[in-house]
Amino acid sequence: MSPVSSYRTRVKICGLTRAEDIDAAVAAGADALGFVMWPGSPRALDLERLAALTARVPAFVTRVGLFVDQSPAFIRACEAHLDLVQFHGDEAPAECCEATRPWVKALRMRDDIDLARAAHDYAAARGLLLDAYKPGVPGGTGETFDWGRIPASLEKPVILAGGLDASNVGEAVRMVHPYAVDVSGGVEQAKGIKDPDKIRAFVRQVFLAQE
Ligand SMILES: O=C(O)c1ccccc1N[C@@H]1O[C@H](COP(=O)(O)O)[C@@H](O)[C@H]1O
Repeated sequence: MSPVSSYRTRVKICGLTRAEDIDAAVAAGADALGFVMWPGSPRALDLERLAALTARVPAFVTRVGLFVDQSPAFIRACEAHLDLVQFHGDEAPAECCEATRPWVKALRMRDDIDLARAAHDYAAARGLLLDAYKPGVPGGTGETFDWGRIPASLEKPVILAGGLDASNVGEAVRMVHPYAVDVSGGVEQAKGIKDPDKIRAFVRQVFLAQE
């Protein structure tokens, strides 16, 4: 059973690259903002940009840094500007534990994944982020996966990701009742450029699904 038994589903908006998009996400009620630090992404930031953008984030909104199999030294440099680290590659539990911030582990939903085992292996994770599996792409695919594959009870808070948008997130929340939902492409007008109307619609659907 999830260690968190009764909660409001949180919202993370990921892949922010512009000040105005941060402001729009905060105004819409986002709980967490994601900053992609993996240079292979069209949404990638460098350290200087991370520092500038995260300085805008008000208190009580979580600043999340996304990494894909990157060096502990680089992650350490970024952590000064972050509240939480999101490991989105093939990082082993011991590598994740090198973080000096709380962290979550993204798991791509391959056919053979054993989520109970992963929850045990990543025991120090503050949550497991479940994302679609697409060979050769670590994330941000815009694709969904079969939510019925998520066990009703898992020893970690579930953060549901992958192809979410305002048209499907309500159904996802009602079906999975995840601890949080995470969206990137579904609230964009172009890669790395968010759409304030789509952000508002997304957050609204999450709230409506829980009334
Ligand atoms: O956003 C990216 O470019 C990205 C790159 C590498 C790994 C993960 C990435 N994004 C994360 O992927 C999921 C799903 O995104 P989407 O909503 O399907 O576009 C989400 O956790 C993003 O944070």
